[in-house]
Amino acid sequence: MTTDSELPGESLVLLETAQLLGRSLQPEATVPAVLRLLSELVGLNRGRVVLPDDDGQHLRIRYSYGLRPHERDRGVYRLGEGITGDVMRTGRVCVVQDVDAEPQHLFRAVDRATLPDETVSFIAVPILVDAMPIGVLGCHRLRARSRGFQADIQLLRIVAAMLGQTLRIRSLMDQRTAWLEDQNEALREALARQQQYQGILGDSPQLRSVLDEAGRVADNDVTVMLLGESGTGKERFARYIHEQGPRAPGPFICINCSAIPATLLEAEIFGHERGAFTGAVRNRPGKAELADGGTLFLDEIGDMDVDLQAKLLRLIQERKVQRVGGDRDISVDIRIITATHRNLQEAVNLGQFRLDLFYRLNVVPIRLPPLRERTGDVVQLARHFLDDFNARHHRDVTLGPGVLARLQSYPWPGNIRQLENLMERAVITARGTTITAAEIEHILNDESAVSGPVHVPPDAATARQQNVGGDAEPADSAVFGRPYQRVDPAEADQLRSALARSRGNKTRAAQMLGLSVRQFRYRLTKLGLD
Ligand SMILES: Nc1ncnc2c1ncn2[C@@H]1O[C@H](COP(=O)(O)OP(=O)(O)OP(=O)(O)O)[C@@H](O)[C@H]1O
Repeated sequence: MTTDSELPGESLVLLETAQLLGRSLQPEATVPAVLRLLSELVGLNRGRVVLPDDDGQHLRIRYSYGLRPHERDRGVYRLGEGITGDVMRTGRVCVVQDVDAEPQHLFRAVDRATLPDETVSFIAVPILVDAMPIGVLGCHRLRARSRGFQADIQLLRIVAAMLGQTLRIRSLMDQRTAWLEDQNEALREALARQQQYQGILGDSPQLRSVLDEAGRVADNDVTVMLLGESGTGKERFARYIHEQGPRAPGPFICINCSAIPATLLEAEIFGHERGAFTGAVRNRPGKAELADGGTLFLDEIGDMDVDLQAKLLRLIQERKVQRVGGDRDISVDIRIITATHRNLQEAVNLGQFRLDLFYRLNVVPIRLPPLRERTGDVVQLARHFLDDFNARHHRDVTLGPGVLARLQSYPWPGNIRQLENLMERAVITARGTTITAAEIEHILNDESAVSGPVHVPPDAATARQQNVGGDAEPADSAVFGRPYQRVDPAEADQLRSALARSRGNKTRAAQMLGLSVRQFRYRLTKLGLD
């Protein structure tokens, strides 16, 4: 059997080159080692691999063997310049029998004085990938040797092909790594932004400005009123203000004033003493007490009964509560944030809301823009909900052509919640691996049947455009038809009965009512049934 050391030089070069390149994908380590084999085993000296610079304007010696650092650094060629430039341009092999007799041989890297006195030749072969030159492999040799030039050319072409594969894989890896690093950076930034803003997504100037306002009031206990249509994120913002302020370690307690019947709301907020009313079998603290040290968020404050408004005023002025059926004042240290989709000034004018309470609550009003006024955020929100529901429902669907454009042009009467519900439905019901524009259209048609037609009178649309300056009245929800699927207290019985029929199984109960489980749970929470 032949051992490696008995192989002819060129076979040994090829064998060891293959082994070297198989061991590592680091050209800085492997290419000079291959050039060294060429020099030591077959006398092809001062090997160099020349590759284009990133600017694409110059060729530069990247890897070499037998060149000193300053010689390697001098090896820079313009495109088409000298033998190297010519091989790169034409993709053809070039053999210079006598470097002293060839004006194209530039002695750019190596001075003539450093070469042997004898006649020196230079061979340059292209490094081809998919028949295109991506670089040049060049070597010197003494002309007077027993090995023919043809044998050297053959050997160099094979080695160049092997180097080409290594360089190609390396370049693909570099591209891929750079892409992943970019992605990673973008994700890290997005995550940091999300964490900074408690998952409040959106880059539109409208949202940024509201986040700014909310950030500025977070630090003190000033009473904030969040104004905005249903689903614009009022609760999300209330939580954000709480989390950004000094009360963050304390509780955030939420009550939806429209979801609880007026008769029960008082006890819900202020608590009750045992025997205060039928069913009050024990003392129970109200949500205002439970929020002690934290924030009490009163959602849909505009729906609060006028009698109860007087008690709320006292709570705000004195920070004291008296439980229903009790006669003792209990001090509470709370911040109050309220929210409403109603025009409270109008409610005051109609005698439905106390003016003094309005002033107390309206210390800092913050208006949350409806989604149609910040269509710039739709894409980011849609992608976020897509990822979220894909993960939750173990699906992997993507958005087809035209979907994002359609989502951006839709007026979203139900705002972000509607977009969220739509994406969930689209993810669950998508027939293929892509959500098509037709599927989205189908869901939107269904939705508008439920939430009522969206009327945007021509003059309202123009008015909105003229209001870009920002000092106009907020768009009233009345302008856009009835609010999108607000949770109606009358639904409570329906939900209870569905739960009873499904023996507490929420998935089945949701199915019976034609709701998604999330929508069902949302209603339970809003109505205080969970
Ligand atoms: N900027 C946002 N980024 C991501 N999700 C959001 C954003 N704003 C709102 N959401 C999501 O949209 C849904 C509706 O938000 P939220 O309940 O805060 O609205 P709302 O104005 O309080 O609605 P309602 O008046 O009907 O109670 C929630 O699931 C919330 O997590």
